[in-house]
Amino acid sequence: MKTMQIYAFDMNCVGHINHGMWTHPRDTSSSYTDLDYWVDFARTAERGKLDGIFLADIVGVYDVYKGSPDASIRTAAQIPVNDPIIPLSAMAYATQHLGFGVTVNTTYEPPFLLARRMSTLDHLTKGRIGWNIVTGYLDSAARSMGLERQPAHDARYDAAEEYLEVLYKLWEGSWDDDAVLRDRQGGIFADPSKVRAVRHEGKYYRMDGIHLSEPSPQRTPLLFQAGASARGQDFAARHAECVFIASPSPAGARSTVEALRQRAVDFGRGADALRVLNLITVVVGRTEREAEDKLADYRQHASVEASLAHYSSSIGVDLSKYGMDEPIEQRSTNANQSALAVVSGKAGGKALTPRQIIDQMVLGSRQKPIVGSPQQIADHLQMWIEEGEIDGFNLARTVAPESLRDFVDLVVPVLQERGLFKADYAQGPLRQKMFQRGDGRLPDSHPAATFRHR
Ligand SMILES: Cc1cc2nc3c(=O)[nH]c(=O)nc-3n(C[C@H](O)[C@H](O)[C@H](O)COP(=O)(O)O)c2cc1C
Repeated sequence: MKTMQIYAFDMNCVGHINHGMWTHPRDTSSSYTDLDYWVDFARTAERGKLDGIFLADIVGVYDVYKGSPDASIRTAAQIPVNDPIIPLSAMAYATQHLGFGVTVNTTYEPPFLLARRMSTLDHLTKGRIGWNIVTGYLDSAARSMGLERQPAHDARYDAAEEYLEVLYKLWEGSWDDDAVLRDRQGGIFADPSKVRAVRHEGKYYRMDGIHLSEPSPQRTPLLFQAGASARGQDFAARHAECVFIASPSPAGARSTVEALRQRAVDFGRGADALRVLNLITVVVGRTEREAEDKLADYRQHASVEASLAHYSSSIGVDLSKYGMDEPIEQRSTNANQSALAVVSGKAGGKALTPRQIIDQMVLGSRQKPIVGSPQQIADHLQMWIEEGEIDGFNLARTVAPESLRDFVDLVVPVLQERGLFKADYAQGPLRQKMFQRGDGRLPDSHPAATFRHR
């Protein structure tokens, strides 16, 4: 039986995915501006031997619903949202093994600056950094950056391909491994013949410069990605090492996983080059009854308004314009195409109505939570791993920090007893831990390896 990987999914904001939970009397997510909140979160995750923390991010506001950001602002639907990178070094300092996947958007920032930020984090965390590559789906973000609207869906991915090429050149090729000598007697810190400028002239980016950081433990951070459209999957299969999906069923997950692995094989990377984690929400009690009571309690705090605001911006369709029982038949927007395909029936099944979407929003999110005793939750996760052929989970929060503590204290020991989850951390950088092989650097079969200096 293979062991599963588990990440705690969060965001540097109050309302993340299960909207409205911040109004619960025991929820502390409105302390997200306090570093202690993040350090406590990281320590809890490491106490539970979780593989890492995965931080989402957006650089715009949800303003499609009713053509206004008011609903999002009122309900804290991912606004206010702080920078996800800043708390990481404190969390890393308070932990030893925990990995960190952090989301940074490629559309609005030159690759040169991102390259240095990631290298800095990889140094400071001793190789525990992963990057979730996103291209964005919000026109509000584009307007904030001085554009009229965001680039077209596939063009965003085209630009991101080139963005990665520039980064690979910087991370993998600018400095040789033996460039840094730290030779005090000779007075030579680094050998200039082993450091070179990256010169790039492409369709979207131009640059001529030396990477500012010396080689870090992983060089290229572990690469996460979550695109699910055909173009998104193509991008993921080419570049990602870990793909984050949000499948509602093991069968759906399985076909996504099979398609991704086949694409990775087509790109010469091998079926084992990818790990896939599914988004999951868990409500656990010491008994089934306690879990059901907890769900009923949490449910009173779920915000339908926040959820509709989030959903409308995700799919680029103003859900307030539809009657409660009117099917959402708009099949194309410039936002998240895979999420829209599910709602509009393009992915199979019938188009959903706003009422059906709201019914799905048990805890203010579009995902039904798994509810039960620790044994029932473990059974469920095991079934997902076996039938969905996934490698693990990204665990969304409900009432924070209670939901993570409950998972760590109640579910993790059962998974460990069954041999489904590690009893302790492996050594080495995050990439080495994830694949249980190598030294933390990208394998030669990854496209980045072609930019190494020979
Ligand atoms: C579970 C999950 C989490 C995501 N997290 C983020 C995020 O934090 N920031 C972001 O800009 N996009 C995020 N996305 C959006 C994806 O990066 C991508 O833009 C989206 O899935 C649309 O891709 P597609 O059009 O290829 O389907 C997430 C997507 C999924 C499925």
